[in-house]
Amino acid sequence: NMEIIHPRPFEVIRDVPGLGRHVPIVVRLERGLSVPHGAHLEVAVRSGGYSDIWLYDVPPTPHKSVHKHAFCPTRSDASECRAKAQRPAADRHPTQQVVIDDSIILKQGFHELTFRLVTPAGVPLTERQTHILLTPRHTDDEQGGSPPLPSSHLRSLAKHRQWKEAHHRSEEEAALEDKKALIAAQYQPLHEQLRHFDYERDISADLRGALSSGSNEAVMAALQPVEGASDVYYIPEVLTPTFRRLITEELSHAYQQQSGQLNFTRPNTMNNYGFVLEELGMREWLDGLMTSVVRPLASAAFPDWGGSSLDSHHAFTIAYSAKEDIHLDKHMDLSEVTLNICLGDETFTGGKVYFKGQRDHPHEKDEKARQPSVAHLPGGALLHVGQHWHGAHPLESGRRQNLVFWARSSKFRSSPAETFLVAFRDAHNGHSDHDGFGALDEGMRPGEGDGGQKGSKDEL
Ligand SMILES: O=C(O)CCC(=O)C(=O)O
Ligand SMILES: [Fe+2]
Repeated sequence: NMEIIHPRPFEVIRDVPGLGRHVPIVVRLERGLSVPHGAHLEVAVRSGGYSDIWLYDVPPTPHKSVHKHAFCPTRSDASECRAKAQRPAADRHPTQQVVIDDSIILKQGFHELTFRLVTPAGVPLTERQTHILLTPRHTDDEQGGSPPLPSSHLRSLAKHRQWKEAHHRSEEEAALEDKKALIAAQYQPLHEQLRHFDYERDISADLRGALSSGSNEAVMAALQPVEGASDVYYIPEVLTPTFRRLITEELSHAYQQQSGQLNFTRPNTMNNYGFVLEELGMREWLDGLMTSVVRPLASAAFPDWGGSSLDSHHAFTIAYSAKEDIHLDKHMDLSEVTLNICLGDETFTGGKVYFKGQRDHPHEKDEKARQPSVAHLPGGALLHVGQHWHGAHPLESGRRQNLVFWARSSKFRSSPAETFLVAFRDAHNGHSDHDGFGALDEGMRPGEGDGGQKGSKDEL
């Protein structure tokens, strides 16, 4: 009962400098659909990490007068909108076709659009979903570098990718799960009680207080925005001193076992020192941290990055010292949201965490952008989007140990926009079998950059 037509499918109609692309979209309502007075059309656009909703007033007599009639964006200038609505009677035609052409501004890329016709009382009458891919029309001589892939190619890549995810990923994950379980079964912990998450023992009273209210405002009040770094928060204390003492003792114990026959997995592809916490028997503890702390924080701070649907994790410790890793190169995490907690069993200097641009960020997505570095104090934590370029400056003295929690959302990952972006990146990199989650900026090509190692961490 609602049909969505792209007048010139998959093509950029008009560029709005600095903002993105301006695309007319035609919506045709089925004949006989009875639209109550005061109904409105809701258009939700989802793309990568961002989403937006536009509301359009539906004209009072949609059955008679909506041929090429611009729906009025409720946010825009009403007089201009009314002027558009006044069409001579001769021009009216009962096709119920609506052109939305004046406020949907889309970025280049893959978008999911949901159209809902809603009654004045908020009851949805009908709903349709569609996908739109915007590719630039210009070719390499205008932009430099390789020309964009044809959209048909990209769409089939995205489909292929979706299929592959469904059939392949689960096997890899199962193998990884098996290995973690095998090592966990052999590992003899020092502190048995660390297997179980104990909210009072492990989480600082201040943070528990903020979380217990259940309101987003109270949760956000516990997060200190890092000035100058978009979407990065510092939390002065997440883990209690008691828990930090227990875990650092456990980690020393695990290091002793490492020289023995236990073949621990390294924390990720970039850090060489530390442990995958599930291998130390802490699966249940990690699930507790996810449910009670990470998901509530992320749903308040990063709803656009799947914060409220986080459903799996990869959690590990890392260690920096003269004998271990010294610094960490610029990277993005294999996560939607990362909570990085400093354990700090020894004093240290140096080793600040720095940030650069964030994928899809409207203002600051440049991977070379300079954002402030953060001195991570023992007990303190950084909460950030996984797809935000970051790294750690060299440690100058002492030893620094952190507990890093990469939280993922399968819902977010399997969304059309994400699936497309991964396929797009693979296509540009000339391979398709890497499951990492690198930068997907249109300007990024392999070999570019500031000389530092770049890429994505990938524990597989
Ligand atoms: O050294 C740090 O605190 C950064 C760690 C990090 O970015 C990671 O492990 O993903
Ligand atoms: Fe990281």
